Amino acid sequence: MVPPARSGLFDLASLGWDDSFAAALPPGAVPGRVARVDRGAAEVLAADGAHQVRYSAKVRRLAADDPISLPCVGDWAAMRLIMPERRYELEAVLPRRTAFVRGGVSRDSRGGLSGDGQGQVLAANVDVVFVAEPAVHGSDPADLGRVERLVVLAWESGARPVVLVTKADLLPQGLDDLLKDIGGVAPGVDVHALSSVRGQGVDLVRGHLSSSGTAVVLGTSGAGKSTLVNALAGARVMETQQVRAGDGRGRHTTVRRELFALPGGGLVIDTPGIRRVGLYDIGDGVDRVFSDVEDLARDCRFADCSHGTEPGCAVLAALASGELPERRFESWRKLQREAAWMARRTDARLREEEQRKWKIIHKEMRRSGRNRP
Ligand SMILES: Nc1nc2c(ncn2[C@@H]2O[C@H](COP(=O)(O)OP(=O)(O)OP(=O)(O)O)[C@@H](O)[C@H]2O)c(=O)[nH]1
Ligand SMILES: [Zn+2]
Repeated sequence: MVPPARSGLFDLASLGWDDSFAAALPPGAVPGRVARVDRGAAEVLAADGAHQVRYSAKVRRLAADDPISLPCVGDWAAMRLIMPERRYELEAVLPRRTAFVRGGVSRDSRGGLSGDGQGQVLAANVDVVFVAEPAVHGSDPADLGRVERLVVLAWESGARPVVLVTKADLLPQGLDDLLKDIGGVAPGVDVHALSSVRGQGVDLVRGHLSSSGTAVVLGTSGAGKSTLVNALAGARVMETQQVRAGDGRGRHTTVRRELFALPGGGLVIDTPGIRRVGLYDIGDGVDRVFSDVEDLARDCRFADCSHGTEPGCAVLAALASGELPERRFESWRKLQREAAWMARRTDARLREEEQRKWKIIHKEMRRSGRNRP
């Protein structure tokens, strides 16, 4: 009765399925995890194999109003068998536990995600975010601002960040200081040194990923993300830069799953979108990453202190005493400005959307008024 599977069977639990997802499954529906999406269809891994499934009319209708409702990699999908074709259709996306969202989206009062018609979900139900920052990047040192930024994004997705200082073998001296500095810019976050080429730290990384947990690796190009994933997988599941440079072909010429299981347990999501994530969608995660600066700011004499020239400014005092590094102060200001800009942009879009709705309603009212006998 079931459609032919394109590959072997899948154990739902090791794909991350659990009781709370099960409780959200509509009666009679078949669960599966989205491993890749392509315009209007998804590859879904289910107990009876991998299936290429199209979206139901309802899913498409919802998405027209709100793109963030569209299925994305990592989603748990409810599928229904369509007769007589005997193929599955994707009928609903189960509520997401965490989500990486690009573009003007905020959490609503119920803690859910609400879009403003422009958002796009890059990955869903991610448990752990590995922030990869190279100890040495070409001729540049590690970039603390970049770490801050990616940790903010990780917190905002709802997942737990872990910072990995990659290519630790390239920095024989000063590694401990770097780890300390990074600990300072990411309070409450585990920081580990890693050398994928030497196989150092890889087990620690594995330890952060439970047997059914889902991870993404964020980091600048060349940070060693693919090398890490290959080390975790114990096989070349991702092309590293050298391989790409060697064959001279484009990066994403082959169609491949964007969610895959590691042999030792756990899953990794890797998509072009997730690889590019970084410079937008900064919001309340800023407070968490800069909790030390926020604490200082609470001690300013004026509640609305701009930390510019005001008397009794605790932030300026900490800067002067060296307690607060200049660099950290600057990146706090920068990310705050961005968060404020994002908020304004979202507000403007919501206002526009509201106006558009009312225009339609008024037009409807006028029309029905005219048509009344
Ligand atoms: N010395 C050293 N080199 C490493 C390590 N990990 C990765 N590299 C090298 O760094 C280069 C980039 O590694 P990738 O894994 O392709 O980096 P990436 O983050 O996936 O890069 P993009 O695909 O561009 O995002 C490759 O030449 C790797 O061999 C490490 O632990 N130590
Ligand atoms: Zn102040």
